[in-house]
Amino acid sequence: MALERVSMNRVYDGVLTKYRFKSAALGGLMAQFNLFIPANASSTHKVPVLIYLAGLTCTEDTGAQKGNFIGPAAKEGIALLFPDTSPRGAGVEGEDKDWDFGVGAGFYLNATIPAYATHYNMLTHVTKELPQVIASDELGIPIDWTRQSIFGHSMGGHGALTIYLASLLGVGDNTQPKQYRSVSAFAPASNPSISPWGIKAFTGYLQGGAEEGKVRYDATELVGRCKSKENPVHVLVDYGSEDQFLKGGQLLPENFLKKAREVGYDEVQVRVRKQEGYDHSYFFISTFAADHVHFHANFLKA
Ligand SMILES: N[C@@H](CCC(=O)N[C@@H](CSC=O)C(=O)NCC(=O)O)C(=O)O
Repeated sequence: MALERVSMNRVYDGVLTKYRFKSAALGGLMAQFNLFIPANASSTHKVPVLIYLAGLTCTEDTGAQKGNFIGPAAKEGIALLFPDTSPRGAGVEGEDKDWDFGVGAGFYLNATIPAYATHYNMLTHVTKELPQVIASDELGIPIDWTRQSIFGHSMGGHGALTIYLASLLGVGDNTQPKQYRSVSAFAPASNPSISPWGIKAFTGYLQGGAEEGKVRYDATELVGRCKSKENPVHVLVDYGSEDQFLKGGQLLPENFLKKAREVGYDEVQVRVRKQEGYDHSYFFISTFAADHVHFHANFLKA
């Protein structure tokens, strides 16, 4: 399916383009995404790509417009890919009733409950379909897909961590082994199989409920299956001390950190930072955006 350009904006000497295409992973629905290509990219100089997964209620525009990522990525010569957060237009009864489930809340998993299984496959969409569709497009978009990293916020932080760790462990069939060089997250939902958001999502999307989610889509559980000597990782997590969802027990980053240390990951491999006074908003994200882009650049440009 050829990509259709929806809009183009020049930004930091590069170009941000919104595309849409008929997504097989999302049951034939039209999917949109934003892609930033830095000025230094060309057919003879393909650039690495950093994928940003946004959170609940967001679209492909939220991170692109509010994240403050493009300037640092332009400086580093890194492309940025901004997928949407769910299929749109599936018409599943109740999919738009709650802001934390259904539309805008795809949880970066592949649904197994029949009502959602046709369309709610954001895992395949992000890890397989988007790289394939962009790489094969006749436009000749100059990205080097052997150099990918991934990051995200909240539900998107959950998505980034679980996609990265599952790829590292070879869990599930949606990613190439070690498809990503590094992962980072802002206020990630780190232990969703025991948090309200995660239990609601896993119960609503997965036939096996929270138990199925625990095995495949829980960063704390996945990092607990890693062996630090066999699975070297590059992980950066930031969260705000005043984050209302942290206080509400939705994020549980302390569980992820505890498990990572238990399996032998030190501060260098798994860095988790509590940022005093910050909340869950894009004001927090944009403050530390450059840190995250430069963190990934260390590995994407190595
Ligand atoms: N509508 C909700 C608040 C929803 C919210 O805060 N969404 C976050 C992500 S939460 C987990 O993924 C977000 O990124 N919002 C977009 C933004 O621009 O801030 C409510 O009423 O509480």
